[in-house]
Amino acid sequence: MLTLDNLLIEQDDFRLSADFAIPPAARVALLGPSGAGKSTLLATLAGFLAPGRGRILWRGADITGLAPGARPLSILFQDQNLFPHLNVAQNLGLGLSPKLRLARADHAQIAAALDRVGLSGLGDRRPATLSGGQQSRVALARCLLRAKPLLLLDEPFAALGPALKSDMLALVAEIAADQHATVLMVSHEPADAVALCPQTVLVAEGVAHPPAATAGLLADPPPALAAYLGK
Ligand SMILES: Nc1ncnc2c1ncn2[C@@H]1O[C@H](COP(=O)(O)OP(=O)(O)OP(=O)(O)O)[C@@H](O)[C@H]1O
Repeated sequence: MLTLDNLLIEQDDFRLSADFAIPPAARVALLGPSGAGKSTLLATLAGFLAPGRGRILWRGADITGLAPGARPLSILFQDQNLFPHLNVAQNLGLGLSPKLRLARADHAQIAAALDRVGLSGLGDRRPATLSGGQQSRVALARCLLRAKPLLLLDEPFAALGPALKSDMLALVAEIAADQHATVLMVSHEPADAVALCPQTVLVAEGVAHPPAATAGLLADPPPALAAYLGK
């Protein structure tokens, strides 16, 4: 369970409040107008920003003051955060050991993760020699290896074509189910929310609302969401 307890996030004159819980292993989309604060909310959960008020609890423990690396989560951005000077296997190895001190078992785990995302045998390649879709798979494989119980996705597949994107969303769903992970995904595509996330948090007009059923929210959107969707 992830609890956002009376949270208030402030950046200059921007304010966003959130006060709700997300049940274990839920998959939740964050939808709302541009500039509403979706990325800011993820950045706060990840520990890159400190909230002005309130607490973030994971399984009842207060993680508000923890450094990003000490939090029980992985975060995936659109640019995939791959290091260009390291090969794919090394990039994955960073998920296991930040100093790349890898044992034989770690190499076996890396190879298995590459298999799992459909990139068998590509461990020696540099990220720049891979397609955008393959780079997304590498970044997802790194999350798979880290095996954190909370996965934050900030439009990681926005640059991919529809077929590739739907493959990646299916892979995320598979991995999240295997690892009983909770997923929070920022997206601009209601169809992505429908595909991956039974629940949606609407972020609009200074409030991140409690999760509601995605299908119901999209079928009968409140005015702020309707305006954003162009309905
Ligand atoms: N470093 C910063 N300092 C001050 N304000 C910021 C900073 N980063 C973002 N903001 C402001 O915070 C607000 C929320 O931005 P954020 O990127 O979280 O919105 P978003 O919903 O993710 O938007 P989009 O859908 O366009 O990505 C915006 O008003 C933005 O201008």
